[in-house]
Amino acid sequence: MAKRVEAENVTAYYGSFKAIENINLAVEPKSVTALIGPSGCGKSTFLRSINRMHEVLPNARVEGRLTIDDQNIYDRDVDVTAVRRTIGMVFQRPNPFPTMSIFDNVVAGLKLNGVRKKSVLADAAERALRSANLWDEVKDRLDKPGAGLSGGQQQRLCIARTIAVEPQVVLMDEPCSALDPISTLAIEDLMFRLKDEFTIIIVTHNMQQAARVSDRTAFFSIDKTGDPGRLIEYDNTQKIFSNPSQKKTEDYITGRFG
Ligand SMILES: Nc1ncnc2c1ncn2[C@@H]1O[C@H](COP(=O)(O)OP(=O)(O)OP(=O)(O)O)[C@@H](O)[C@H]1O
Repeated sequence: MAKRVEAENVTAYYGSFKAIENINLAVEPKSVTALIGPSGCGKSTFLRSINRMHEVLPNARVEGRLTIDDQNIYDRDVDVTAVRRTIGMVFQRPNPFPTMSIFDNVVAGLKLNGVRKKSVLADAAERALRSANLWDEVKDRLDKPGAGLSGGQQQRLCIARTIAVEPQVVLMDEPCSALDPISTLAIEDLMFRLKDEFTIIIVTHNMQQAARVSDRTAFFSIDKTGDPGRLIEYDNTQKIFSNPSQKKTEDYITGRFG
């Protein structure tokens, strides 16, 4: 079930370095939200704070509230593993488990969750691979290594693996940056279809991609090196790219800076 995500005054640190400051932003269920902005403005840091991955690094911490529907995932009694299970993440480089078959890659999360029954796993694998638009390409070689697929197929496999556990939110950190244009279009098409079921938040350097795939766009920026990243403007994608309210946003999207 897709969920609403709301950040309230989210600030994140690497040691004493404040990487993002007071981010406030609400993401509606069943939508695609793009995070854009110049290098180093904290897009990935913010993304990783949404599933408590940021704090995995030594001395990294997050302040503020981050709610998934009404649950603050930073509450003290929250089970961090459960948070990471319900908020899936797709990375820049496709990272299938190299020694596992295509099938085992897709069901890895389900097995970790204790699902053992073969028919349940088989149904879930087919559903996830169909949703990831990969089924027809792999249905006759499910027992072959995932690492044997093309880069674009591997990324769709990783998306299948992520959605197989039916996460409430899917985070994508530049999921197409290592892919060719055709594979990129396949993933973009997929995002468009996946938002029927999931809440999707994507970091992208590619503004055309943000404009093509997202309903809402958040523009982050930094004043100068060493300053924390801030959310400058957050609005409907069409508005951001046609008539932004902030001069900084306009300068960025028209290529005058960044
Ligand atoms: N592991 C880390 N340790 C220390 N500082 C980090 C670490 N990762 C990122 N930073 C710093 O935090 C700030 C935000 O980085 P982040 O990767 O979130 O930005 P970004 O907008 O995603 O950048 P890019 O578009 O280049 O990927 C930068 O100043 C970066 O150098």
